[in-house]
Amino acid sequence: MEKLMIEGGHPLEGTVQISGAKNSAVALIPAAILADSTVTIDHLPNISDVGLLRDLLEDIGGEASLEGNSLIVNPENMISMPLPNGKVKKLRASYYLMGAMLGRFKKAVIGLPGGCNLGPRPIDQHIKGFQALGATVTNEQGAIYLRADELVGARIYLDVVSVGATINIMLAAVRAKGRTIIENAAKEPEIIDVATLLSSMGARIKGAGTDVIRIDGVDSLHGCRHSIIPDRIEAGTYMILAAAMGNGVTIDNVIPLHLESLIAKLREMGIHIEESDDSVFVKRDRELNGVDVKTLVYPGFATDLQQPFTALLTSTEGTSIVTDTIYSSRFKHIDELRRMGANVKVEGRSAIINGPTPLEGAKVKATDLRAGASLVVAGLMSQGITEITNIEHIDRGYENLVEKLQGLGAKVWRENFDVEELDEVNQS
Ligand SMILES: CC(=O)N[C@H]1[C@@H](OP(=O)(O)OP(=O)(O)OC[C@H]2O[C@@H](n3ccc(=O)[nH]c3=O)[C@H](O)[C@@H]2O)O[C@H](CO)[C@@H](O)[C@@H]1O
Ligand SMILES: C=C(OP(=O)(O)O)C(=O)O
Repeated sequence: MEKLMIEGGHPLEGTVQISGAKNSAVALIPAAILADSTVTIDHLPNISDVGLLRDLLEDIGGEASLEGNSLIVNPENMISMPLPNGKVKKLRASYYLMGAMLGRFKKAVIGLPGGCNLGPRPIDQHIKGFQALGATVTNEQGAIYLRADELVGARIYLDVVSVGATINIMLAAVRAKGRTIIENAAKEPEIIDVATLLSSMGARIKGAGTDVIRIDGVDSLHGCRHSIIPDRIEAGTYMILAAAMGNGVTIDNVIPLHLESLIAKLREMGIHIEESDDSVFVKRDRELNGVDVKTLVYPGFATDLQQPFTALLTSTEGTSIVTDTIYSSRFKHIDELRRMGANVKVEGRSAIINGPTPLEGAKVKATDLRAGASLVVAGLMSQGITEITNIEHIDRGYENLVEKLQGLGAKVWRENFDVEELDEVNQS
């Protein structure tokens, strides 16, 4: 088992390259199931969620080989093998196997997904969509059983704006008979990315990126080649790190438009930012003032950046209030930040941060992916050594985190440790 070690207090400087987007990759890989020939996905991030999905495609008879950072999926021999347990429980995005396998085989058995524990994360809107397309859906002992004689396009209004449900319904609908209309759809850039891949495979989709998506079903989809968009959450995390400790950091291979809400907030705090076509330069050159932030669906402030942003706010002057309107309890990082000296309290869906507080290195645990990112921000700002355990969460979403941070001048490394030490951290 490994932990992440950080010696804080060293400024960051230089350029960091951003990887392909996790939340696109984890939908694009299952989408390849829908094709009848080879799909090549370029700019694949080397993260554990991607590895799990690759294995899952092989578990159902596909071939999924890597050439550099390209994934080559041959879906020809795939079958609708039940996947009730095991790897599907280790990530959230295994739910996309439901839509993709239903779309291709008209049947699937998939265990309920895992992913970050952020409070209740129901999938009722995904199921409502599958049912509207004509599938029978039952939940038997923690696995979802889906079956349809045929899938027929329908008009589906999402009661909650959901990234997962929007993509999953697209996956199931592209090979359905007739037209599907998804209303109140999510508008995240990853949805456009998935629609772009599906369109390259021959699907007929209009409106991705708006709140009404129209899909005209086709009988078959063919192979194609697709390059994943840059990860706006990874990019945002490095921007926050640069705002925390940066003498001048260029975050390269980004789409600045995808980061407008973060850029606006950082500027409001007093951070110097220069945008160009595919990079942003971030520099902290003065004292920062606190700001209030509310997470919202895209293009609002991303909930996935809320946790690292909260860590940054401990270094700013005054009281800041961070409200998460997407998840009811995405605040597990707060206890850990407090161990490091932060003055933060949680009230309902808000964290109230009083700053600036100097942080001290401590033994802390990454309770989920972005909680881990938040502790990395805090660790780099701290005096002394921070030890972060449970870093398997961080490995779900950040490619080569240690190497990228070292490239910016951070003193960060991984160390082996034993299970007794983990028990100690979990009990403290
Ligand atoms: C793999 C992936 O892409 N994960 C992202 C995706 O998660 P995910 O797709 O799970 O998030 P959703 O957009 O579906 O969830 C948004 C909100 O809607 C609720 N909801 C969702 C579906 C449903 O059927 N019923 C329901 O009530 C959720 O509990 C949550 O409160 O979008 C989230 C919101 O941007 C991000 O935090 C995650 O990083
Ligand atoms: C919540 C996240 O991921 P997932 O939905 O995969 O758990 C995230 O990427 O911040």
